[in-house]
Amino acid sequence: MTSNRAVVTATPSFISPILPSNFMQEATGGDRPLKLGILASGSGSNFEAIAEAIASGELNAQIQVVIYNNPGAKVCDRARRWNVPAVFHDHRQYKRRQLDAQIVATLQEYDVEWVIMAGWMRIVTEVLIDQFPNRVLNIHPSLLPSFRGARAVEDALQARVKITGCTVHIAALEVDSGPILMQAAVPVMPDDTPETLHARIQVEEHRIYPRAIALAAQQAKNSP
Ligand SMILES: Nc1nc2c(c(=O)[nH]1)N[C@@H](CN(C=O)c1ccc(C(=O)N[C@@H](CCC(=O)O)C(=O)O)cc1)CN2
Ligand SMILES: NCC(=O)N[C@@H]1O[C@H](COP(=O)([O-])[O-])[C@@H](O)[C@H]1O
Repeated sequence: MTSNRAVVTATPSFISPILPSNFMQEATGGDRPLKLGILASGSGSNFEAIAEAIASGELNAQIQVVIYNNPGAKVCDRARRWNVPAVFHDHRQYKRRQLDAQIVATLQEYDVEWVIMAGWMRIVTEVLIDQFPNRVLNIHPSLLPSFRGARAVEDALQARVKITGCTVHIAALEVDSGPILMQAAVPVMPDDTPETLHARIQVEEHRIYPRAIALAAQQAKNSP
């Protein structure tokens, strides 16, 4: 089975008020950067928000690799601009666990410690989760446990809720059910479309994801 690997390298929120102002520096150990692997299927705006948080010094981390599963995914262009290696694994070429085994091999090749799903639209299995226990994070465009699944924004509109938002959680085998790290709420406007509501949610996603990564690292550091 040939892997459709394409390695591309080239050139370049709702924090809880109880956290101290220097939380981000403290949270990420203040010293050795976190080694992140990003899984993304599409646009990659959350990848870019994390890259920007690192560049600004808000998050003490480095992105070792971006893994994507759709040919032509815009995240690949964004990775190139940020000088981050991007590796393509075509999910259509593998069964679910085989895909995860390919992903694990790439993550290990790039010395990744934290797996950041950022618009990763494939359900992952124990093949990946067991290799990174409590270190696979996901961002979801609703206030979990409401509106689990791949159509959370549309489902919120259909339910006519007045408030929705986004959630960063630790991924568990059961989809969108792992421990919640951080959430942010946004209003639903009467004339919202899925696009306008998603755009409002993504402003908050980009704000909280870097902070949630730092929080997860702090919690892991404090609980041996
Ligand atoms: N084991 C887990 N895997 C994933 C989780 C998780 O919490 N546990 N989060 C999802 C992200 N996600 C919602 O946040 C999500 C993504 C995709 C799907 C889904 O039904 N995917 C289909 C394929 C859809 C497609 O390719 O367009 C599938 O995998 O068969 C549900 C939820 C990421 N993975
Ligand atoms: N169920 C998973 C899901 O819907 N995830 C969502 O995909 C988008 C990816 O955007 P991005 O590619 O611009 O980061 C994000 O809004 C994320 O919450």
